[in-house]
Amino acid sequence: MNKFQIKIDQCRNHLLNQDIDLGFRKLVDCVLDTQQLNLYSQVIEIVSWQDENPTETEGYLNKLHQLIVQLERIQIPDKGFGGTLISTSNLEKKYARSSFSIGPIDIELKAGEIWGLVGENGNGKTSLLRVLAKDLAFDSGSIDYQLEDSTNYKLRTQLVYIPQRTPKWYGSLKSNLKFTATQYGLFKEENELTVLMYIIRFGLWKFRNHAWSELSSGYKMRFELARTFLRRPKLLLLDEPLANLDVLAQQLVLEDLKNMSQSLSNPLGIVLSSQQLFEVEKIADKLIFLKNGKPIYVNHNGESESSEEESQTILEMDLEIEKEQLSELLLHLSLEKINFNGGVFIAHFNKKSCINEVLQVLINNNIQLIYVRDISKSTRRFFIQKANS
Ligand SMILES: Nc1ncnc2c1ncn2[C@@H]1O[C@H](COP(=O)(O)OP(=O)(O)OP(=O)(O)O)[C@@H](O)[C@H]1O
Repeated sequence: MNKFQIKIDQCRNHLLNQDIDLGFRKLVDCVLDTQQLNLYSQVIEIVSWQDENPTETEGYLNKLHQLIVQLERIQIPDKGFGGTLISTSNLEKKYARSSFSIGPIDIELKAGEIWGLVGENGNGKTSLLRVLAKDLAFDSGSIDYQLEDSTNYKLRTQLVYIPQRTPKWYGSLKSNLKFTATQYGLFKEENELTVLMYIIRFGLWKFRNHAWSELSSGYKMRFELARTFLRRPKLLLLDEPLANLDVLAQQLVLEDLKNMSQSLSNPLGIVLSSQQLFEVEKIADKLIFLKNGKPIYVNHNGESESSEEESQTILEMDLEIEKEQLSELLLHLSLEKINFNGGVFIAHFNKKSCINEVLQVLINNNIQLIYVRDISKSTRRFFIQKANS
C-alpha cells in the first residue's frame, strides 16, 4: 500500500467509527492531493447538500463513501518527503540596542516535518522566526534554503511567514482568498473551486461571506492559514498560531497542520512557535526550547542531548497535601527534591519511569489527587528548572 492508499483507508475507518468530522477533513486532504477539479466540485456539492440537510447523517455518509470509492481508483505516487528545505549552521543574531542574542542555532528541517519553537516570553522565538523568514538580518553563521528555486522572488512564494498580528483586510473572506489565488496563477473555475476547498478545509464555510470585523481572532488565524495554503508554500513559519484559539481549536489546527505538512502533492516543512507545550509536543518532530536565546534541542521522544536526564523522573502534581508530608511519603522512591511553584508540586526522582509507583503510594495513603503528569520528557521540565534556579 502506498501513502495515498493508506490515507484513504484511514478516512474510511474514521467514518466507520463515527469520527465523521475527522474522516471528512482527511478526505478533503486526499481530494486536495489529487488536484482534480471534478473531485473538488463533488466535495463542495456534498458540503452544500449537508448545509441544507443537516440531520441526514446517513445520506451524508453515503456520499462520502461514494467519494472514497472514486479516490481508490486514483494513483498518486509517494514523493517529495524527506528532502531538506532549510538548514542553518551556527546561526547567530544580536540586537545592537540590547544585550540579547540568539544562537548558535543549527536546524535541518525536512519536507513533511514540523518543528516546535518553545520558551518563555522574550526568549527569542519571534526573532528566530523572522531571521528564518529573511525578515531580519543575522550576524554570523549561515542559512541555506534548499527550495526549488531560491532566488529572492521565488523564495517569497515558497516561504511564508505568518506573524502573531496579521493585518486587517477588506471585503469578504471568500473574495480575499479568490484574490490571493489569482495572484498565484489560479483563474476562473480553478480559482473558485480551489478557494472553496480551502474554505471547507479550514472550517470557514459558514463564514465565507463574512468581513474581517465579523470574525473572531481564531477564525482570522484560520483565514490566514487558508490564504497561506492557497500559495502552496514549501516552508511555513508560524508565530504563535494557537494564541487566540480555544483548547479544542488548538488541537484541531495542530492536527490539520500535521496532516497538511504530509500532503502528497505538496509536502511542506513547518516551524511554529507556541506556549502550548503539551499540544505542540504531540505533533512536533523536533522541538527547540529557547532560553535567553540559547537552544536546547529535543527530539520527538522528548530526549535532549543531556544524558543524565535519562535516569530521572520529573512529576508535576496537583495534590491536597502538605509538602513535608509528601516528601516523607515519597522519600523511599529515590526522591531528590520537591518544589512547590505555580500552585503545583514538582518532584524530581533519581529513578527512571516511577510514575506508577508514586501513584500507588498516593492512592494507598488516600491523598486527594487532582492530577499527576510525567514531564520528564516534556519541554515543561526546562521551564521548571528556570523557576527553581
Ligand atoms: N528590535 C529590537 N531591538 C532590540 N531588542 C529587541 C528587538 N526586538 C526584540 N528584542 C529583544 O529580543 C528579545 C527576544 O524577543 P522576541 O520577541 O524574539 O521573544 P519571544 O520569545 O518571541 O517573546 P514572546 O513570547 O513574548 O513573543 C527580547 O528581550 C526583546 O526585548
